[in-house]
Amino acid sequence: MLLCRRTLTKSNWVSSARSLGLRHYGVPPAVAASDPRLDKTVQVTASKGVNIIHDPLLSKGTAFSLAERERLSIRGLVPPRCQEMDKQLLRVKRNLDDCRTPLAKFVFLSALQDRNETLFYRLLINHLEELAGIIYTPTVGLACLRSHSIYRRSRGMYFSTQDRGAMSAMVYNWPHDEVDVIVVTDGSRVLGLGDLGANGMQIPIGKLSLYVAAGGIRPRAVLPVVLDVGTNNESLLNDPLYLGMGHPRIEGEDYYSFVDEWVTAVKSRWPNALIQFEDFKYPHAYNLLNKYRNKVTCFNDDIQSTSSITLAGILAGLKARGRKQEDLNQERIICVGAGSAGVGVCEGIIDCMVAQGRVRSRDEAYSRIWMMDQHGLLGNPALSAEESDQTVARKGERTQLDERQQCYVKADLPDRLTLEEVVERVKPTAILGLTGIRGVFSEKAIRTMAKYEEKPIVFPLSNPDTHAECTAEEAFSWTDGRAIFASGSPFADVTLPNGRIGRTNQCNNSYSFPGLGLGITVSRANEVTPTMFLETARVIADMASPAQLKEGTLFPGVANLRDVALAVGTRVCEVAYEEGVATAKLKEGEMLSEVVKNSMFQPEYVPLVHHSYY
Ligand SMILES: NC(=O)C1=CN([C@@H]2O[C@H](COP(=O)(O)OP(=O)(O)OC[C@H]3O[C@@H](n4cnc5c(N)ncnc54)[C@H](O)[C@@H]3O)[C@@H](O)[C@H]2O)C=CC1
Ligand SMILES: CC(=O)C(=O)O
Ligand SMILES: [Mg+2]
Repeated sequence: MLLCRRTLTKSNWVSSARSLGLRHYGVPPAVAASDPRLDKTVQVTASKGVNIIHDPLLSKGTAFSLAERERLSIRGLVPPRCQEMDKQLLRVKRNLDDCRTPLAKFVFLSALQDRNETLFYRLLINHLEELAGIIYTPTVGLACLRSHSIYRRSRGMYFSTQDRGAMSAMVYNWPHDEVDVIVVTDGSRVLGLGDLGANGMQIPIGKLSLYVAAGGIRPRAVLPVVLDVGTNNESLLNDPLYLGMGHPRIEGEDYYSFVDEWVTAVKSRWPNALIQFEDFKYPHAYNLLNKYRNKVTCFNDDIQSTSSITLAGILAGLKARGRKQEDLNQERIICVGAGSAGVGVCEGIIDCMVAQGRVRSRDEAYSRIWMMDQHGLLGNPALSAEESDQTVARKGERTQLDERQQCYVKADLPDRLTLEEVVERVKPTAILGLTGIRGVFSEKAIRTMAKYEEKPIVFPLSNPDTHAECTAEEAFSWTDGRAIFASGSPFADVTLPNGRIGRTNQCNNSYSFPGLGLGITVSRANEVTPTMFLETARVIADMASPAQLKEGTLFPGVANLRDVALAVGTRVCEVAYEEGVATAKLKEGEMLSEVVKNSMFQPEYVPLVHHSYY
């Protein structure tokens, strides 16, 4: 990867490719090479004619020059006027703006991505704030729900229960040798929308679009994957248009051996690729992470990169209150939601308290967090029996807490207290929502919190926006405009009754995973370490200026995700070298920040050259 932006001649490409261990299967890759005749970086490809026009990685639509049309045998196959990217951008933006609904915009952008990725990414980068809400949360949630109805064209790879025994061969059906990042889901918990089976494919596609647009990973080096192990979603199973396997989810050993076959297959073809596990339900998410974290380069987005950005939000929130980041151990945090994201986020907070050295033990750090699930507080059942509270009886059975959740059980409080009861007793300074359930933050709970804390941190983090634990308006209204607010999906700023603006922030792992992937890819880290997530949080927490913090802005806006990814990527890369997990060799005198910056993909048309050798 360190070599990939270097200008390569054809001959040194081959030797570099060999030294990088790259091999060719099927259709060989187009590569960047320097062509002495053009004295400019060119892309050499074995494709020709109409295949070029229909290849989204190579197509330029109307922007092929006359010489190129001649060279590539496409003369006459596109309209005569050569129109450069600026005009194309005008056209696509106008057409996009004509789409009436967010879902129509999503379909339009998918179609653009399928015909011309360079133009798609230029448009996306130019309008990141506006379009992230379409290709990513919240609209991607709607697209997942409707995926089987709006299906147009395949993107990514599906591995289903009918593919057992064939996966090692199937991976060679993918047309690219170079894969840097794979985002894989089994669709079992898509955002807060539950089990959406194979419809979950839109999530890896959306995440990887941000990997490219923000993290600068090359479009040809990303691979979205769905592991279709069935679905328990009855309405999908009964829908004749559903495109996934029509049986209930496989579970237990059957499930884990299926995933294992996939991991083995992927690593056999792309040993250096980073695997991001995405939207796997609890406890599969943790079980898979623990099984593979020391064997392959991987992380779980919902557990780990969510923890980075949420920790960053809390640390920045402390500064917004005029406190120091090291005061984290003084916080009293309620985390509503004890699943992958809730437990993952809290582990990140605990790691940070321990790293800051302001708690005597990990147990002391646990004592600063009160965790709740759908049955209420994780507390002491013996005490709830004494209180004989009616609400306790109402809440149904709770399955056995596992060892990760057990750490948060509060021996001094009755089990299953309601949120309002916990808030009254704990007087929290911060509340995090990771439940996937709209309205879990009640007015009473937030108003009570605001009685005790001047600037309460209120983070309804569930996605999409329709599943947020409260809205921005609610949070500001219930705290008399004093909340420090961040949500998983975007909410508009709120005009408060006194004319002041209640600033909203988006606290989403889209701030952390692109930079993590960039740093891991550039360093070719063979392990993703806990320090990388902690440092990601530190980098992001320090990005807002004092003036921004004062008015409640915690992070740079989504429009700046590329800058965030560069800063995070550089630090993650440094950590990889510091911790000895980087395998890419640095050249003498090379500045890491420059290497990372120069490795980032820029959506620009480069001259295309046909060469049958490739
Ligand atoms: N902002 C971000 O970057 C991210 C947000 N999330 C969001 O977090 C949510 C949860 O994700 P996971 O933890 O993976 O799901 P999960 O299914 O593993 O966990 C959900 C948890 O919420 C609890 N819960 C459900 N209803 C509740 C209620 N009424 N009151 C209190 N607790 C309740 C469940 O008992 C469970 O512990 C999703 O909506 C997802 O979109 C997840 C990852 C990143
Ligand atoms: C953002 C994300 O990863 C989620 O909601 O699952
Ligand atoms: Mg997710």
